[in-house]
Amino acid sequence: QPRQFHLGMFEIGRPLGKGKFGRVYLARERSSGFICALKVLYKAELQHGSGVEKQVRREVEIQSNLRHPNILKMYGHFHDSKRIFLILEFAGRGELYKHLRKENRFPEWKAAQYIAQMASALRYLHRKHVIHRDIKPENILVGIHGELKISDFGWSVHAPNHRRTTLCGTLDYLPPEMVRPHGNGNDNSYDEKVDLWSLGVLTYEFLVGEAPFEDTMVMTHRRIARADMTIPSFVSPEARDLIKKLLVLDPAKRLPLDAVQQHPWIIKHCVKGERATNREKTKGGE
Ligand SMILES: CC[C@@H](NC(=O)c1cc2[nH]nc(NC(=O)c3ccc(N4CCN(C)CC4)cc3)c2s1)c1ccccc1
Repeated sequence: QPRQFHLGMFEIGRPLGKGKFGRVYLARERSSGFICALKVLYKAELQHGSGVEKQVRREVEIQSNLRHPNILKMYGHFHDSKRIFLILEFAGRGELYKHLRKENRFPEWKAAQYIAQMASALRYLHRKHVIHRDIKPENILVGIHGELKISDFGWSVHAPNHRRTTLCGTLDYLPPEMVRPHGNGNDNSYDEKVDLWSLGVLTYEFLVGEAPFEDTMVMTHRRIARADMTIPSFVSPEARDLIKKLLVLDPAKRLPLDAVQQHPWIIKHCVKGERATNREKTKGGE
């Protein structure tokens, strides 16, 4: 039986970050000393009746029932007259996009390990018919052992789905069937395969340091709709092969997640062998 939480149960620490609607703070549950992250959303800011309130409800409903090492846990939630509080797992190394900006781009062995973790998390989500729909570095956190944690399920839905809330923010990660709804012939419904496209965009951005279709709004739209991207020559042939098998216009032709996990580029860098572990040590274990 989930326990009833209230603000008095927590000591609030430093602000950790902020999103579009609200902030997140380091927090400690007084009786147990358990460290967590407390996300505070102001009801006033979640314009009543707009899509956002429903998104928060869906975020709670979906994320509370997920258990996977690469998905940020939600332990509970509560609210007072003005605010909604989400009790989240604390990810000790912060936001992935800041690491990516600082390092400019990741070495292939690190990118491959990250993509393997994302594929594992997405397989878990898709088995539960949950589509994340917003896979991008800004929504991924890094745990204390360097493992990735998908966060911010505000945009996730149960598959198949017909989008109703207007998208805003970067188009970079959206698949053709979401930027050009009528392109897939039938109504603008789509399924889990949108996350396969985003996984391809993520692979590209980890290795190149920028998104494949980054351009002006109009051009990004057009380039996504045509899967028009160039992969720089410094990207290995194996990584190039995986990117090209995910960034495919026809959702049905995108590489399925189990095949992603068996892809030569992933196997080459992720087989937990002597070599892989040694290399991690030489790389300063980051
Ligand atoms: C992804 C945005 C989303 N964030 C969460 O839900 C978030 C949930 C959650 N759990 N743990 C976090 N950890 C951190 O934010 C963090 C940041 C910096 C850290 N430092 C480590 C040491 N280093 C030297 C400096 C940095 C460590 C942890 C965050 S963010 C959000 C959405 C809406 C409103 C607020 C927040």
